[in-house]
Order: sequence, then C-alpha cells, then structure tokens
Amino acid sequence: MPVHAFPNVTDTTSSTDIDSLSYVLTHKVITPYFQPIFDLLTGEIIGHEALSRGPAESRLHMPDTLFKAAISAGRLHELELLCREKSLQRFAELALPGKLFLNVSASLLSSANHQKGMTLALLKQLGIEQDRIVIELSEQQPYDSCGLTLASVEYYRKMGFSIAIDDLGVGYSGLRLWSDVQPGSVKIDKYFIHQIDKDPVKREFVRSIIAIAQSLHCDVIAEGIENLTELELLMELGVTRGQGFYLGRPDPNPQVFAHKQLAQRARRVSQHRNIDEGETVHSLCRTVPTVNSTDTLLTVSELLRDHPDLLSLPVLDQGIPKGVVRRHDLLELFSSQYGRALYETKPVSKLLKKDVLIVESFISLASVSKQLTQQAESALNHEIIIVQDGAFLGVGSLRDLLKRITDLKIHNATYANPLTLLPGSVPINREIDRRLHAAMDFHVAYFDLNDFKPFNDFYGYAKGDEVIQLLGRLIKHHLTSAENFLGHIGGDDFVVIFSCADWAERCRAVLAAFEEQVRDLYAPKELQEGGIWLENRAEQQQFFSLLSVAIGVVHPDSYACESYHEVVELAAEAKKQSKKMGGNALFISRRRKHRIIS
Ligand SMILES: Nc1nc2c(ncn2[C@@H]2O[C@H](COP(=O)(O)OP(=O)(O)OP(=O)(O)O)[C@@H](O)[C@H]2O)c(=O)[nH]1
Repeated sequence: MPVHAFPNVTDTTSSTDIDSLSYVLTHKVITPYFQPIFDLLTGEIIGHEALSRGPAESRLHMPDTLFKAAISAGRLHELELLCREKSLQRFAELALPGKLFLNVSASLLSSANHQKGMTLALLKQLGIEQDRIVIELSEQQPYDSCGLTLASVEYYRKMGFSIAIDDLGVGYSGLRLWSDVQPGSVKIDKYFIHQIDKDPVKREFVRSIIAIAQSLHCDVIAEGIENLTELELLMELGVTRGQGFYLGRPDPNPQVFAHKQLAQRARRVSQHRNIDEGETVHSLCRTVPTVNSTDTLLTVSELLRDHPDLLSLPVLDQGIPKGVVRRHDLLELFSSQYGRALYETKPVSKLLKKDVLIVESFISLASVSKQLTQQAESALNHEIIIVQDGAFLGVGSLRDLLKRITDLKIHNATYANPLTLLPGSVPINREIDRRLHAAMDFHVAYFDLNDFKPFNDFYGYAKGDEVIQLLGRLIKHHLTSAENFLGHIGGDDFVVIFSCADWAERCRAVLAAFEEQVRDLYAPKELQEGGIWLENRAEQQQFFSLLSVAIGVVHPDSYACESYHEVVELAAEAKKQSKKMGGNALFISRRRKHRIIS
C-alpha cells in the first residue's frame, strides 16, 4: 500500500480524520498490538489484551483519535469488528499463549445488526478455542441492564467465552454491571493504580474490590502498573494479576517470556517457604473438616458435635473457600421452636458467612496481622482461611497468630544487644533475608563511630558505654518507623534497614544531633582543645578529634543479592568509604550487588 495514498497526517481537522478513517476501513490498515497480562505470583503470562492502532505516523495511530473519529463518523461498529478480526488473525499467526482479551463496546453489543456468529466462525477458521477468548466490557459507557446488552453477554458466555469488566471504577455502572454480569474477572482502571503507594483512598478502593472479588470468586487484574513500588503495593494488597508498562508494553510482535523479576521473586518465595515457614501464615495452618455449600445443616450439626473444639467450619465449592458456617449461628437457628426440624434439611448456604479473612499461604504473619487489625472490630474473633493458589489448605486462628508473633518478638529480644536493647545481628540478618526473599526495595545503613578506641582508653569503658547509648538513642529517635528496622550489631556498630523514602534526611539528622550532643560527654579541657591527646604505640602523643559517626548506605538489588551476607558486605564497604571522608559523614554507595571474588 503506497504511503502517500494516506491523507495528510498533520492536518488536525476532524473532516480529515474522517477521510482517514474511511481509508483505514476500506484498506483494513489496522495493526493489532498485544499487551501481556501476568500472573504476578509466578511471572507467567496468562494472556494478552489486543489493542488496535491505525497507520503509523498518522493521527489515527493512537486508539483514542481512531475511535473518536469512528464515533463521529457513525462507523464505530464497523471499526470494532475490523479490529476484532485483525486481532484474532494476528493472535493465531503469532501463536500467542494463554487468553486473548478483546474489547467490546456496550453499543456494539446492543446493536440490533450485531452479527453474533461472525466471531465464532472466524475462531473456527483460525483454530482458536472459544475458552481462550475473554470479552472485555468497558464500564465507560452506560449499559442497559435489562435489554440487548445483557442478552448479548449471555450469548457470548454460552459460546464459551469468558467475560471481564474493563476500566472498573471510572464509569457509570461498575458495581451494578459486576452484579448483573457476574464476570470471571474485573480489571481495575489505571486511575486507581497510579501512585497507589501515595494514596490511602486508592488503596482502600482496591482492598474493597479484592474483598468483593474474593467472595464472588472473580479474578482481579490491575491495569496500568508503571513501577515497582506500585507493583509491590498491589501484591501486598493481594492482587495476583496485572498489566502495565512496568511489566510489558503493547507490541505488534510481543516476546513471550515469563517476567524475569516476578519469576525470580516467585522462586525466592518458594525457597523461603521451605527455609522459614515460621514467618508465613503457613505455619498456622491446621487441617479441619469442611463442608460444601450444598450440604445440609444436619451435616454441619453432626460435624460440630464430633469436633467440640471447632467454632466454625469452612465452606468450600469445588475446593475453593466461600466462607464459614459458625456454631453459634447454627445453635441460634436450631434453638428456636421447631428450629431443628425446620432447618436441618436446608443447605449450608443459609448460614454461610463471608466475613472471613482468606489469605495465600506464603503471606507473612506481619501482613496478616495488619489485615486483621484493619478489619472491623466485630470481625476480630474470626478465623483465617489459608489457601494455596486459591485452593483451600487449612485454617489458622487469631490466637495462634498472636502466639507466633509473640514468639518472634521474644526471639528478637533474646538476640538483643544488652546496652541498647536493639535487635542484634541474628534478627538483623534475618530481616535482611526476609526483605530479599520478598524482593522488597530497601536501603541498609551501617553506622560506626570514628576513633572510638582512643576515647575508651582515655575516659574508660563506662563513658564509652554512654557514647554507644547516645548513638543508639539518636538512631531510635530519628529512624524509628513502621517500615524501618534498627539493629545493634555490637560495639559501636549499628545497622538500620530502611523502607522509608526520607532515609537520607533522617541519617543527616542523626549526624547533626550526635555532633552536638557528644560534646556533653567530654571534660571542659578536651572540649576546648577540640579532642583528646593520647600516647600511641610508638609512645608519641597523638591527637584525636571529638567523636564522629560514619554512615555508609547501600541500596541492595533484591534480585541480585542472594542473602544477607552480600548485603552486609556491601554496607560494610560503604561504611569504609564514609570513614575515609572523615568526621560526621554519610556515604551513599551506588553499588547494588556484591562483587564475587574468585
Ligand atoms: N565502652 C565500650 N566499648 C566497647 C564495647 N564493645 C566494643 N568496645 C570497644 O570499641 C572499640 C571498637 O573498635 P573499633 O571500631 O575498631 O575502634 P575505632 O577506634 O572506632 O576504629 P575505627 O572504627 O576504625 O575508627 C574497641 O576499643 C572495643 O574494645 C562496649 O560495649 N562498650
């Protein structure tokens, strides 16, 4: 096709766009791009969303202008069908794995002349199974819940296609559409993902969507993930599927590889499960009897009679937990007049309670504890259902969770430094490993006093202890926060693991405060002289300035560092550099992985 045949691309008038559109439709010059959608837990591609582009270098290249032109020209359906045809053909040609997510507008679905058989015929011709197609219904246009649209959705579903709701949260009828259509998946609009780490309202929104989706057994896909911080936060919230520029851009010829960093993280998590199950909710897992939602309340009653220790039973549907049935609800129902006779043949679903926490087995105890405390107070007595890849594994109790967390705290106390009561090297190393295994983004700062030995020799160990305590106090004061971990390796060495963003300012605040407060520990004479004179090994007098602190900071690459050994080496190296700077100094290392010395 000669390029010059395409109308002038720089002209912005809509009549030109409409002419260009006619060209696009007549010559079928639509290029499908495919954006991967990943399983965030394994890094595997679960499918691609098809996105259409007009001719390169033209105003209609980007879908917004393309579809706007089609709407103004009254040719939207024609364009949509062309895009669908092209996407399916290219999907088959490229032999892409997994599902193909296709966008369909409400208006096309409700159009009376919508040729429903066309897609099916094309799929047959291309040899694509129907169950690989996911129809994405955009929430951006209003749906007519009782008219043609829903009937068409139903028609697609009967043909074996899955249904997803796209752009959830920004349109007209999100929850209503969700409830009417009962899709297999919902895609959270990128508006709610953008900078979610900085916006508690967006986090709450996503958390609520996950809760609804869990109870409706619907997958949640996060759209528009643009950086690692957003990805990590979404995973922490429990989102297991996602797409976005950070994971993979739309491409006409996509490379089909598992996402390297997600896959590495998954491997780490599975190794971590074996090494240190104590840290994850897996350690709380107990096997208990379960019931199906179709079982009768008589079955529940008999099971609870045989297991007097159980306050509830998990309710499953084909191995997937739906909620619980509780002893006190059953007793209340049966204790009414004729209650037992009236209700014992009724199905479990009558007493099914969904206000239960369902968590994947590799989630950390701290994260589960956080989720529980964020729930309503009335929900605090409730059980924790533990799943593996969504399938029921067992249950844990709040009591066991508290006990395990207390044990961990005792463990930290056991290894605490007696002078500062900060955790010692065992818990520090363990915490670094935990953050590496979870592929978290963190900085590690190594603090060390300069020329501490001469001070000790001059004033004695008791005064030396005071200096160490002063530094410990300042570190605690300036650096304590929920995301940071402070430790005291021993002697005058401290380590802080940061996840907060303002770590550099905080370190500088410690240096400034130390410079000022350490003066209180010197006698007036030495203070006046600005340091101490001490005889060295060669029996010569040597001058040592007032005590100062050297801080070396590293930003370990969680994917490149295998264990705390490498991180501690990196941090010690950075500390050496900061000592070379002299006085109170902060050195920020650019090295992110440890050099292997053969
Ligand atoms: N007062 C006191 N001194 C300690 C304690 N633990 C270790 N030390 C002493 O702290 C000093 C630490 O040694 P270094 O860090 O090598 O001494 P430094 O003079 O600061 O050397 P640079 O770090 O190279 O500047 C030694 O003199 C130890 O005996 C403690 O709990 N209390």
